Amino acid sequence: MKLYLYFIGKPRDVHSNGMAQEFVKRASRYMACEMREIQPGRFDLFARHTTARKVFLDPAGKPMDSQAFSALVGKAELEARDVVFLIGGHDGLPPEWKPKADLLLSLSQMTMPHELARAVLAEQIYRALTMLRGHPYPR
Ligand SMILES: C[S@@+](CC[C@H](N)C(=O)[O-])C[C@H]1O[C@@H](n2cnc3c(N)ncnc32)[C@H](O)[C@@H]1O
Repeated sequence: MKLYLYFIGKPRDVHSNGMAQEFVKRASRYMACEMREIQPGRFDLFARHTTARKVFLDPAGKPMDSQAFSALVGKAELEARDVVFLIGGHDGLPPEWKPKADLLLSLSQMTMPHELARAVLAEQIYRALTMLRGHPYPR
């Protein structure tokens, strides 16, 4: 199985992706992970990932603590099911995609810039994997 972190829109500052990239690199020690920018008009996420669990990031989505998020990743691993995470751009998620998500996930009720949401998501993925593997990081 594999975790995909898709995001819409280039970071304003090339360095702003650094933290997310670092956590994706660390998470890749435990599970295959890929982070990349997509353009909804040119990328058919639903045709590309027919069976994956689609988790779209939305401030108004479901709040989850790190334990529950770790359980979500662990369940996908048991089911050998890919998970696609999607972070919207300046204008949020594509409106026609939003209803097709399996889960809308909130990182906080506050809206953050997409670069920051990317870093928080990548860190939570790393945290979830270290929790599942019994690594001391999440203490
Ligand atoms: C700048 S925000 C978009 C704001 C847009 N006006 C909206 O209402 O969605 C860019 C993206 O970052 C992600 N994001 C920002 N804050 C978030 C939060 N608290 N929880 C989950 N995702 C968040 C979402 O994927 C969002 O589409």
